[in-house]
Amino acid sequence: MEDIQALLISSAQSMGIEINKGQAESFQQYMEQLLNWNEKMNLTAIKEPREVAEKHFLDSILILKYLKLPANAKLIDVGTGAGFPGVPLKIMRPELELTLLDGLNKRLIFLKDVLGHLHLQAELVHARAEEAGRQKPFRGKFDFATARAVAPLNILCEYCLPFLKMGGTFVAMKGLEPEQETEEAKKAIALLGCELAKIEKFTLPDGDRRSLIFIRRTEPLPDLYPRHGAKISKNPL
Ligand SMILES: C[S@@+](CC[C@H](N)C(=O)[O-])C[C@H]1O[C@@H](n2cnc3c(N)ncnc32)[C@H](O)[C@@H]1O
Repeated sequence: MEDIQALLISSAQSMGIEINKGQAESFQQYMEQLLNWNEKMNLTAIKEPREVAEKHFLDSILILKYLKLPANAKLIDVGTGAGFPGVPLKIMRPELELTLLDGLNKRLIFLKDVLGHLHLQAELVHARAEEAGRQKPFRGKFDFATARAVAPLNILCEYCLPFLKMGGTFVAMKGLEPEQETEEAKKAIALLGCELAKIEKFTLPDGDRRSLIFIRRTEPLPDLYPRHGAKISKNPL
């Protein structure tokens, strides 16, 4: 079997990220659990270890190349699914105060098991993002929010931006051409008291092209938002 730890260490290094031996071991354990649980529960369509390493783990941690995460930063991963990008970020930065949120409880049951095995702590929240975004413990409480493969950006902004403190940053992980989605989300970003900070693009070692859209809170969030779920998707801002 391919040495996944060595592969991960070298492909991360080629992208400018250092993974130490302990972190590589954690990634290997995470992968084994993911693939075992995936036989009983639909967690990921990616089943080859090399692809899990690159398309899930490496993709998730590449955020660190473009974003300084101060010690004890509070980060919420919205629609985390099987833990991406939140759990790989926690493996790389154990001091991160991580919240993993998903509307599907079975994903959180998997994540509880993974975090236990990896001796990592995170808050697990079973809720729709737009509901949690109206609740006191979550609204305006985070330095960072992340989301990958959850919704188009105009909808995603109403899910994720309510979690940000003033000055906080949302990182939306997107595909090859984020420009049109970003254009369509401009109104939502402004109405939610935020502004587009930057877009970064990179190519994974297997040739997949990805982008990161950074959006920062510059104004308070109006009371009106987030609206209820059906309104958000039927009538995006
Ligand atoms: C395609 S999966 C992506 C999971 C993970 N972020 C990844 O990149 O592999 C989308 C996830 O978002 C969750 N989700 C979608 N809309 C949501 C919402 N409004 N609130 C909370 N979770 C949501 C789904 O339950 C699912 O687990």
